Amino acid sequence: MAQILQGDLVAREVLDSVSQRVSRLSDTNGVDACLAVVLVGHDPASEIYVRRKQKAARSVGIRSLEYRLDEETSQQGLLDLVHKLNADPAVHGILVQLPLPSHIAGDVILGAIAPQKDVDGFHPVNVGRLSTGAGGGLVPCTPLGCVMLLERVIDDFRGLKAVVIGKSNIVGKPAALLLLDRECTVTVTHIHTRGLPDIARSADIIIAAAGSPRLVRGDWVKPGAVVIDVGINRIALEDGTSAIVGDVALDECDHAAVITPVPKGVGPMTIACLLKNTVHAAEAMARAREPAVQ
Ligand SMILES: Nc1nc(=O)c2c([nH]1)NC[C@@H]1CN(c3ccc(C(=O)N[C@@H](CCC(=O)O)C(=O)O)cc3)C=[N+]21
Repeated sequence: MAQILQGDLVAREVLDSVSQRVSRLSDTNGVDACLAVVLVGHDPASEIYVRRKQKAARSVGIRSLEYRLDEETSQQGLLDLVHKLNADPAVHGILVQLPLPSHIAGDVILGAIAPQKDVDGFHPVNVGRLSTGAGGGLVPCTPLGCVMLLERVIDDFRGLKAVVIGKSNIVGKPAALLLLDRECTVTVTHIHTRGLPDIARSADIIIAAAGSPRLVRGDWVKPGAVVIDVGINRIALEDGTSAIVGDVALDECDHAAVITPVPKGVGPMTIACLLKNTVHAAEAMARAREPAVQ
């Protein structure tokens, strides 16, 4: 039987450590870590995620501000809010929930967020730091969560073959960079990749982030591989209800060494890493303000 790696349990540990850092920052520097979450429109999935983020923020003592703008908000209106949050010294992290309505250019908005407050790690400066290995940047939450899960079960990444399925800026690309940084041999693939099952079968590590329900079948997985399932797909069932399934057919993967479930896998780690990034940003800002205080 494959070990089921419960992301929700690991996330709890990450949150405990975040909580301690939040308290320390408050006690020693008088700084209350604060995350601003911006939601444009009323996408039901986004509403659920934003609520989860805020609940988790509260649970670790991070103040969370919510800004809801209606669907028709102009790009300039959203930019004005981002600029206001950039300038507010009480705000340490800014998250603009994606996807944005089609009349707003996401790259313009993400590029307007102050890099030191960019807790999603999507600003070009943070993307650049990750890709050059410069360090010191904020790292996107989902790939960071994936690697933290991998680190629970893999001691030495050097030379391992990692296959990333999915090439998004949010997951696939940064996940590939993080694994490359750990000296894995990384293959980035996507739904148009030819011979994908064979490529997947060669992997010691699979990161499935294609957004395609049960894309990765049991015979794509090498015995003893470690499989991280990033997919969250809502599918309709025959009885008229719906269910959440991942990008991996978990029930076919008994021969894997380790596999993450959906739900309670990568999702909770994403939120934990968002709050970890927020306290990190708050600590860095406190240090910059009071260089003598550690
Ligand atoms: N700027 C921005 N940053 C994001 O990080 C971001 C975003 N936009 N837009 C949407 C995606 C999606 N995302 C998730 C976060 C938590 C769960 C999560 O906690 N999922 C639970 C519940 C799943 C369920 O039941 O729906 C689980 O997997 O156990 C899932 C998905 C963050 N995203």
